Amino acid sequence: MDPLIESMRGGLVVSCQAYPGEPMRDPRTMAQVAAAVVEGGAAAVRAQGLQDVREVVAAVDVPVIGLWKDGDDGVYITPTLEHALAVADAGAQIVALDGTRRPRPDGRTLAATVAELRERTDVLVMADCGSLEDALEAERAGVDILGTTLAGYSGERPRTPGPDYELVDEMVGACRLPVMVEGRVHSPAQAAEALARGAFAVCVGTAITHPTTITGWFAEAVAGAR
Ligand SMILES: CC(=O)N[C@H](C=O)[C@@H](O)[C@H](O)[C@H](O)COP(=O)(O)O
Repeated sequence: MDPLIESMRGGLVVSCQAYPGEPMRDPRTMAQVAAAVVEGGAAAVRAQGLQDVREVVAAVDVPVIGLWKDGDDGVYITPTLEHALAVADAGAQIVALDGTRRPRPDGRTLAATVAELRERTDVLVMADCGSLEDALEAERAGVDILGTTLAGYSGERPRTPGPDYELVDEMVGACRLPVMVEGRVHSPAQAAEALARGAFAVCVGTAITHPTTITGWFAEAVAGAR
């Protein structure tokens, strides 16, 4: 296993993303958030957008998983080879890309995308999967690490309120590559549970780095108690 992937074993990865139009949508802000989560113990960070990737890479000394979201429906996480090359060029050590079996906008298969990335860069590849079938196909395509990122978003799995533990169990049981649990991990107990189920690492976004959503959880509880 690549030493950079090995460095994330049993660790917490924190996704630092702000969405279009949001107050914190600023690469400098995300770089500061990334530095803050590293101080808290993050073993790696995930960053979205080329400028965010550049500034986060400069701000932290842990691996950066970069991605480029283009659109918000269908295949939108680093959807093409060109997007992936740009993320690698921005300095990410790992590029996360859509790891589903859906057709990609540039017509390349995941395997062809990975092969070309291997030829042209030394970036590592994380496949954001939405089902066990995706994960098995991504393994065949030659990626380095699998994520449950798209479980509940690609139409193959229900959107569970918390992490999709059923899929975690399936992937841990059937895949030989490391499995990163990502998506709707909302508490420290859920993060620990993901690892107890055999996940290689766990990635938390919203519950650590999205104050608007977290505030909404508290505001709702407070309103319910009135
Ligand atoms: C489905 C999709 O587009 N997921 C994105 C992938 O980068 C992000 O919007 C998520 O915040 C990230 O996966 C972490 O998940 P959560 O925020 O639930 O902890």
